[in-house]
Amino acid sequence: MMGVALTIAGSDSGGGAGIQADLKTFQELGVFGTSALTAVTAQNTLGVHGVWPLGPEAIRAQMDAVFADFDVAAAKTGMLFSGEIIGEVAAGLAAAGNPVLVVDPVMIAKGGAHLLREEAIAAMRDKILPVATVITPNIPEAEVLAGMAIRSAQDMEEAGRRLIAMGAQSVVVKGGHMEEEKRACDLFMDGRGERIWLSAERIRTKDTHGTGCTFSAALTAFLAAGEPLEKAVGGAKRFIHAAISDGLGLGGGHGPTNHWAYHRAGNALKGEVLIDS
Ligand SMILES: Nc1ncnc2c1ncn2[C@@H]1O[C@H](COP(=O)(O)OP(=O)(O)OP(=O)(O)O)[C@@H](O)[C@H]1O
Ligand SMILES: Cc1ncc(COP(=O)(O)O)c(N)n1
Repeated sequence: MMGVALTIAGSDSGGGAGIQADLKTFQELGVFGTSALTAVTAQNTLGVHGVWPLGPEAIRAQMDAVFADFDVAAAKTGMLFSGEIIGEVAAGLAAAGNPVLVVDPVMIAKGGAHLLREEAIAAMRDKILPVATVITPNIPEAEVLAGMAIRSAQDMEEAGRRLIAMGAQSVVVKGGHMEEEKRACDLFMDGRGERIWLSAERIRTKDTHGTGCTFSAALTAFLAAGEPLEKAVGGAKRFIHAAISDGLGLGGGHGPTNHWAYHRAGNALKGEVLIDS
């Protein structure tokens, strides 16, 4: 039977990030996508022009409806916006028996708009992190959650260790923001001492809107399809690398990535991404 995945995230009217990126990615990877919308954003490649969070009741009703009728093999969270929403989402996940969960701790959009309020950071740490199968912070998000500066591979490892000590089962610290590095390197770690570096050539492009959402959605899809975590993180890195490499040139700002590039590239992708344990 086809795997079912759920995304609990915000809507990006520009289609490159948020719920839209997640559902496109689920579809490309052959899993059935369901969604619980947390907020509506008026957004395009130039920036976020407005944010309207949904009431916690509406968010919970969507989650309950999906969980009551589908066997959700894996879920992910994206934009959660407030402490109140985080509390409701955590309660909804617990009521569903805490499914396999990918947490993309979305905080700030590329143009600087806050997609998570300051007051919600403690709730993210206390209520969502402990139920994460895997958490996928970028460098600034890992710095905030782990409470340290990250300037090197060793710092990425230390931040990963701290996030696991705080209750996440595993973590991918994404190195996309280490712009001085020649390669885009991400570090996967789990609580049993497994450590995998995922590395790919850094593409020179401004079209990186939604890279974090797309990476975490691909990871969720591979998990929903039954892949073990260690293989799923490699698959997600290949998916996002193909999507960034084969840009679409849409919009006047930070354009979206190409969600169907992975499919189109097929076997040509082998070797583009290095996976080192
Ligand atoms: N220029 C690039 N070339 C190749 N890979 C990249 C590039 N930028 C980001 N990546 C990869 O994309 C994935 C997402 O990483 P990133 O650190 O950009 O996440 P993010 O900050 O959450 O996304 P966003 O910047 O869209 O908010 C990671 O696998 C990262 O290594
Ligand atoms: C609704 C919504 N959710 C998330 C992001 C962050 O996107 P990313 O970090 O992948 O660029 C975004 N810009 N909009």
